Amino acid sequence: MTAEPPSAFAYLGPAGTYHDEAARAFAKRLGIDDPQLIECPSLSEVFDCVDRGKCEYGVVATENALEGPVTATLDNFAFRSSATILGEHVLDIHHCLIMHPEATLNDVKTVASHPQGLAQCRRYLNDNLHGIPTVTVASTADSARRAASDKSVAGIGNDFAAQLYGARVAETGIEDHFGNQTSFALIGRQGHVPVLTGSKFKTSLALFLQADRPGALLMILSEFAYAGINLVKIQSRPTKQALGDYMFFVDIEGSTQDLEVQTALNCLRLKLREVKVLGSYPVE
Ligand SMILES: O=C(O)C(=O)C[C@]1(C(=O)O)C=C[C@@H](O)C=C1
Repeated sequence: MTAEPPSAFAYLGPAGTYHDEAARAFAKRLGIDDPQLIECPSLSEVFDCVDRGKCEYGVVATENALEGPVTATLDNFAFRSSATILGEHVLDIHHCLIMHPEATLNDVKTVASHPQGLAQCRRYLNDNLHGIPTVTVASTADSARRAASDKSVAGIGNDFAAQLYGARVAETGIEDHFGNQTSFALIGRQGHVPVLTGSKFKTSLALFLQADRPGALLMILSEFAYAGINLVKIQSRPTKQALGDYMFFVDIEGSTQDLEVQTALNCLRLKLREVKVLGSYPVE
């Protein structure tokens, strides 16, 4: 087997997903004209490709404006992967209803898409395809591919995927809110050198408590407040150890190169079970 070229990008495939679009946008920002894109069937496999050095970069969705955090990505960062975040990119997400070229709405017996695609079009489906069962598939592009070969399946994805697989766009802009956006992280293997520059930086952290006790969250927030650091995001996720046991994802302004960030992190390391730095990267 030949090794992948070092600048390859692993992404949730097949071609035509929003991850594909985000990977191309990152490649452009890195000045890579003809990027090598490696399709993966799941987000965990994108992380594996990067952690095992099969690809230099990976692209993973982190959060959607309508549905919130992409939990598969957060769990990989917290519990499986040692990858580092090198950058972020926000995409506008405008979904289409995708059908077989000869199908009409009467032919449709199931609507397939990625769980996020289905969730982001809930209202449209309720109003226009009420009672038609939905099935989840690995990605929106996968749903376009299925729709292209089966009159009874409608997919939800972008117009590029519809075109790529020879399907028809039956309706555009079917997402429940026009401001629908998803943010993506560019990841590299632990210790990867920074690849994007900018004037303002952000640092993402995964914080694990020693024990659940009164004031634990207040203590974390206080360390950032004492150091004069602005928080941009805080999210909790179950530790998967016991019901009601949580860890926290925190995004702060600044970089690990900044003295005040180093001070806050050193103080937190004394009080927490683990402070996992997921990466410092320029704000888009
Ligand atoms: O299925 C795709 O096209 C994807 O890239 C996945 C994904 C996601 O993980 O949220 C990406 C962006 C949109 O929010 C919908 C789906």
